Amino acid sequence: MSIICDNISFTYPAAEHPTLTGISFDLSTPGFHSFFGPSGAGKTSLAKIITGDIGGYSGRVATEGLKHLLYSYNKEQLPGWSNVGHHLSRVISSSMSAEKDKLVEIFGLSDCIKSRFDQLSMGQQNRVNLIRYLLQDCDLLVMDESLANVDERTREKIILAIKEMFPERYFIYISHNVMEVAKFCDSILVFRSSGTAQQTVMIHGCNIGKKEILSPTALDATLLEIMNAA
Ligand SMILES: Nc1ncnc2c1ncn2[C@@H]1O[C@H](COP(=O)(O)OP(=O)(O)OP(=O)(O)O)[C@@H](O)[C@H]1O
Repeated sequence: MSIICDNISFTYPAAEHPTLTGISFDLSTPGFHSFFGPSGAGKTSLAKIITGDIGGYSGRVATEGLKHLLYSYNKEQLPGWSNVGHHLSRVISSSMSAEKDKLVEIFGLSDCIKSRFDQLSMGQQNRVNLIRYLLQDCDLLVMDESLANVDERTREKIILAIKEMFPERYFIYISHNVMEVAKFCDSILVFRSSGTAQQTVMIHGCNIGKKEILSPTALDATLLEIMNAA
């Protein structure tokens, strides 16, 4: 299983300038990978090209061995009229019920399971929405700022749990949190400031898992590499 992007360029219809220019990289191991960089740099656009939600680009995308590719993002709204528990039970297969309960607990949502979606905070809504996607049958899940508005400690707990529970799955984690990306991601595609000749640079992150000790030296080196690339 792998994700290969070869010389991807893309311009939105009617846009004056291209959003993506000659982007190439490959991901050949499952796990957490990241798109990182300035707002408006093209991270979402590239992720949607990979999942097939955007066409009309040039270059080649090959997602060998990956059948189901899903894009998820924060701010997605679920119906306000049903309670969160009922909604999750409706959209998640009953065979995944144990996993659903486990995620609800780890994600810190046990107290809101009987609330209506529109009564939740933004961070709670984002976590509910993420559970919905995590328990679909997929080989790649794009998490586009999916943990926005969630406090740092809970986010770390969630990322470590996802890595442990879905070791065979690819994740593309789009985030503006440099520390999180450096700590938890394997490959980090850094989008550079506009005007640089090469739009992206690939960097290896520390990719720590549960119970792994993070070396401060390795983290500093990764952070430095990201900053130098950006
Ligand atoms: N549907 C669209 N039509 C035209 N231009 C678009 C469209 N969607 C995005 N763009 C433009 O493409 C560029 C890249 O947008 P994109 O959402 O991919 O960036 P991003 O790196 O994900 O940004 P952010 O970190 O703010 O989410 C931006 O300049 C944006 O205005």
